Amino acid sequence: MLETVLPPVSRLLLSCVTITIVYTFLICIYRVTLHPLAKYPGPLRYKLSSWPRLWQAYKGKRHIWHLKDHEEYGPIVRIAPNTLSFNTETAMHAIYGSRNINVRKGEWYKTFDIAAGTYSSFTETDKDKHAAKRRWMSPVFSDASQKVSEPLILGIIQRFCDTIKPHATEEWGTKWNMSVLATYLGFDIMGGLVFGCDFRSVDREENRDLANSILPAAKFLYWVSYLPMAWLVRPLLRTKLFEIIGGKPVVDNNRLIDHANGQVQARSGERNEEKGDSPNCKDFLSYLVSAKDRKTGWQPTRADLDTECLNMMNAGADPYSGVLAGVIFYLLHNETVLRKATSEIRSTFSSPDEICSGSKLNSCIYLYACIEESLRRTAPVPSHLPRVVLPGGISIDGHHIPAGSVVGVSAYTIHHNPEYFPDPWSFCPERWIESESNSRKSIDLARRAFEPFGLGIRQCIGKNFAYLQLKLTIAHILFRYDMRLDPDDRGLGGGRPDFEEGRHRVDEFQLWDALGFGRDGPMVQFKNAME
Ligand code: HEM
Repeated sequence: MLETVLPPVSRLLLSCVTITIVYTFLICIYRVTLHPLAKYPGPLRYKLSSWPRLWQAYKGKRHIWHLKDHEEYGPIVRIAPNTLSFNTETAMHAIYGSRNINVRKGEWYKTFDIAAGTYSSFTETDKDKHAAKRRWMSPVFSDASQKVSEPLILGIIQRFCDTIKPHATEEWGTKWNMSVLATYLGFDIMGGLVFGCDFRSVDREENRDLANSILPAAKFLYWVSYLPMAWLVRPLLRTKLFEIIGGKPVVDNNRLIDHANGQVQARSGERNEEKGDSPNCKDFLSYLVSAKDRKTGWQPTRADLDTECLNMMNAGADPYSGVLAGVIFYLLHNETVLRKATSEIRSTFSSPDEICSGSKLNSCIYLYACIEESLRRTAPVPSHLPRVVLPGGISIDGHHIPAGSVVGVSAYTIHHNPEYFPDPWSFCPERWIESESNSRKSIDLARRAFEPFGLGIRQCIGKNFAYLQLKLTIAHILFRYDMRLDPDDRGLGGGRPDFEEGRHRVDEFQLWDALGFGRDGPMVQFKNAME
C-alpha cells in the first residue's frame, strides 16, 4: 500500500533501509547464536559489534576494560565478534610461543607504518617475509653492535644528567615532568643509534618538535587501526585530505616519516655535519643499507629502509621513555625500594665513569628487579597484540579455535593476574629475587606469565638494547642524584580515588593504552648527591 503511494526514489530508499535493518538483525542473531565463537562469554555489545573496541581504543582505556572483563567473565572473554582474549600463561605460550604456531599477525598491524611506504619488521604479517627482515636486521642487534653503541648511549645519558645538574644543587631544585624528560632522552638515544644524529632535545628546546610527535601519532594510528574498515583508510594516511581530517597527529606522523626519509636519503648524499652527525659513525642505518638476508638474498628497497628506520625510532624510543618514567614513578612512591636501589648503586660504583655494562652492573640485582617490576606494571603495549588463526585452527587451553578468529593476551591483564603475581597491585621488586619467602618455583611461574617484550619470533628484537639503556640510565640517575616527588604536585601520573574505576589507585602509574602508552608525570625534584 505504502509502496504504491511513494515515488520511485523513496521506494528505493525504503527498500535499502529495510534490507540494511534486516541484514543487521540477521548478523546480530548469527553472532550470538551460530557464530563459531558464540559459546564464549563476554558482554553482549562486544559479541554484536566491534565498535565498542574502537571506542575503548579511542579513549586509551582498553587495558582497563580487558582487566575488568576477565575479572567478570573468567580466563576467556569474547571481546569482539571475531576476537577472544585469554588470561592464562598457557594461552600466552600457545598463541605467541614459537614460529610453528598456526597464527600470524593480524591486519590490525598494517595501519602503523604503511604511510612510510611499506611494512616494517614490526608490521609485516607474512611469516616468510618477516623472517627475511629479521635476519637482515640481526647484525644491528648483535652483542658486537651493542658494544659499539654503548659509548653513544652513555654520552647521551651523561648529558641528560648534566642538564639536571645546575637545577639540583644541595637543595631540592627545579621540578621536572619525568614523562616529558624521558621522552626527549629516549628520542635522543634512538636518534643517535638509528641515524647517528644528535637531536639534543633534552637540552635544547628548539629541537623538541619531532620528539613530541611520536606519541600523538601513535595514539592516533592506534584507534584508526581499529576502524572496522581500516583498509579503506590506509591508502589515505599520507594524503593532504587526511592531514585536514586527522589534524596535528597526522601532520606529526608525516613529519616523522619525512625525517626518516631525509636521513636515509642523506646516505646517498651529503651528511649534515652541522647537526652533529659524525661521518664515520656505526649507526643502525649503516648496517642496514649494505646488508641483505643471508638465506634468501632479499635486499631492502629504499621504501623498506625508510619504513624500518621510522619503525626503529618509534619502537625504540617510546617504550623505553614510558618505562623509564614508570620506574621513577614507582621508586618515588615506594621509599624503601628507592632507598635499597640507591644504596645498591652507590655501594657498587665509586664514580659515574664506572657505570657501564659489565660484571658490576650485572651484580646490581635489585636494580634489575626494579626494572622487571616496572615492566610488569607498565608494559608498553598494555592490551592485545592480535594474532589471526590460520586454516586448520589452533588449540588454546583445550579449546579448538577455528581459522579466521583473532586471539591475544593483554599484557596489563596477565601482569595483574594474582595467580601469577600475588598481591598484583603492590610494587614489589622482591618478587623477582629468590629468597626464603620467594621460591624459585614462584619466580619461574611469574616469568612464564611475563611478556613486556612479547614472545617467540615476534618478540622485541631490541630487548637487550632496552635493558642496557634502562639499567644505565637509572644507575646514573641514582648515583648522582637524590630524588623526591614535588610536594606541590605529588599526584601527577598516579590515579585518584575520585577518578573512574581502574584509574582510582594513587600509587599506580596511569597508562593511556596505545602502541607505547600515553603518560604524564611524575613531577620530580633532584638534589645533587655527589661532592
Ligand atoms: C622497554 C623497552 C621496549 C619494550 C617494552 C618493547 C616491547 C616490544 C614488544 C612487546 C614488541 C612485540 C610486538 C608484537 O608482538 O607485535 C616489540 C617489537 C619490536 N621492538 Fe621493541 N620494545 C622496547 C624497546 C625496543 C628498542 C630499544 C628497540 C630498538 C630499536 C625495539 C625494536 C623493536 C622492533 C624492531 C620490533 C619488531 C620485532 C618483530 O616483529 O620482529 N624495541 N617491542
